[in-house]
Amino acid sequence: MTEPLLVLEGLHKSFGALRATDNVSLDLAPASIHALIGPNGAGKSTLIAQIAGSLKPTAGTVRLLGQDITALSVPKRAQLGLGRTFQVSSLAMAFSALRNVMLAVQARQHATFRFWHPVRGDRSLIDPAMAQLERVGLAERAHLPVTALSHGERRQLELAVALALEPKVLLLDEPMAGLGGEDSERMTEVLTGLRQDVAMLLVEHDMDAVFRLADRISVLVYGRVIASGSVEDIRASQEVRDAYLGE
Ligand SMILES: Nc1ncnc2c1ncn2[C@@H]1O[C@H](COP(=O)(O)OP(=O)(O)OP(=O)(O)O)[C@@H](O)[C@H]1O
Repeated sequence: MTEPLLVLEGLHKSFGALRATDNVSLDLAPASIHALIGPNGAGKSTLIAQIAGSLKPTAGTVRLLGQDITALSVPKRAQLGLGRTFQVSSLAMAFSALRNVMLAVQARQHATFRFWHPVRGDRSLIDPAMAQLERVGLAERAHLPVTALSHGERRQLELAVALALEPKVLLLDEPMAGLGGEDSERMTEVLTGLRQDVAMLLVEHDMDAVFRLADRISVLVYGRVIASGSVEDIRASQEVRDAYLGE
């Protein structure tokens, strides 16, 4: 059996009396998408923050590629292959799409941070940055400033920026949020294409996208995983319907 890339074991996070994460164990297999669904306030963002390292669990462990990373910093986790995208845009708006990805490539290469220095001529940044833009379907928009991109294209660009750090595991926090039908269709296609190279833990409210993308789904309610299984298992589960799907 292939080893999972990411393993959560008995994760707990309390805020005072509130158990935002309650004994969560789950794993992410290579070349797969594991979706995390649940009602507002179920603890999805809290869980993602503990995996990414911005929030310290009260108890439990997070393992990445076999290594216990529970006590490691956010940058150290990123170096080891953990990537993430954010709900709130973190793009440099005045720069071109290409320049945004080049900055991420540069960070990955541990070069001196030449933020204000023109890097336009540097092929060692341009080529890998263009490759990431191609992966997300934005190559033809590379030279436009972020302000000229549609909301959907900005989400694709955020993904390219995350990919420039060459993650093995990607945490996606609501990649479909605010996207219309056509844009969310495009994002679904992009994520499908990435799956072979980057395993993804996907937090998403758009159930059509979840059902199309996920190899596995875990349902979080009041911080607890109440069900975990294939799309078919989750669709068929009465407990999930009662707690979340509202059917
Ligand atoms: N820093 C904090 N201090 C206190 N309580 C918090 C903190 N962060 C989150 N919570 C609480 O923890 C619970 C889980 O919140 P969380 O944001 O993780 O849920 P979520 O599933 O991501 O919700 P949504 O789908 O609305 O984004 C909520 O009851 C929230 O109020």
